[in-house]
Amino acid sequence: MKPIIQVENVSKVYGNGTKALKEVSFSIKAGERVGILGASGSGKTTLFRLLNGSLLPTSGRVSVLGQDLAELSHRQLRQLRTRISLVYQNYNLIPGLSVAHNVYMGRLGSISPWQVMRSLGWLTVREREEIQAVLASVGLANKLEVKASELSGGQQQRVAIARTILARPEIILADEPIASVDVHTAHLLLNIFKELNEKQGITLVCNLHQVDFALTYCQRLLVLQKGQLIYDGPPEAFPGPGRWADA
Ligand SMILES: Nc1ncnc2c1ncn2[C@@H]1O[C@H](COP(=O)(O)OP(=O)(O)OP(=O)(O)O)[C@@H](O)[C@H]1O
Repeated sequence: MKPIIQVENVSKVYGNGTKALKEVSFSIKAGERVGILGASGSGKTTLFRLLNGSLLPTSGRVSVLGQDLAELSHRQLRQLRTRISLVYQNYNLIPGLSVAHNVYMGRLGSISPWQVMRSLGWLTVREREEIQAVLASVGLANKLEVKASELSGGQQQRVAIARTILARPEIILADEPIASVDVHTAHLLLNIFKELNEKQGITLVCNLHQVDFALTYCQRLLVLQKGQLIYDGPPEAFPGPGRWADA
């Protein structure tokens, strides 16, 4: 099977000379559930931004869904992003909009500008039913009309995941999605991701700080240390955080 994500000899040097990634290579197959681990400053966010095309490598190649990201026009990149969903630590919701409208934003990119304008006024019965169903799947069935700003952090992250589900992506890229929530909510969120991966076959690539969660929820770990990939393998064989925690 062809890889869905391929990173070949990728290095990233920022304008101030910081070498954030050094000759990193790996490939991910469709349906994998991968955790990226590493201490603060090891290059996780840089790698996340390279995978979503918001940053280009200084050298090397990043291909997602068979396309070299450096060769895409803005329009082609926008099109490719309709097949990828991004989940961030800070949820990226529109606070003044209802939960229903925030979830509907998952459709942006795959609907016409007219539909976007119309949906900001009202949602059709069918759209509301779809949104209701995805909200139910993340345990927020009764929050349709509530403003996003009135929810707790964990609830906002669940809305962000519901938005992701509605977008029906092939890949979910999540950057520290549990960084701002308590332990109970972290388990709840990672279980939702696990189910999406197992039941819908969505490829999941998740930046995580916490080793315990990565060991529990990921099938494969990529561990970064000072910009280098020092481990790529199953959680069972992971030698432990001692190797990178003080990096
Ligand atoms: N825009 C930038 N300009 C210059 N240096 C940067 C920039 N972004 C990140 N860096 C540096 O690149 C290195 C990797 O940073 P990155 O944010 O990728 O690490 P991280 O593993 O995500 O860290 P954290 O877990 O703290 O978010 C760090 O030394 C950081 O200071």
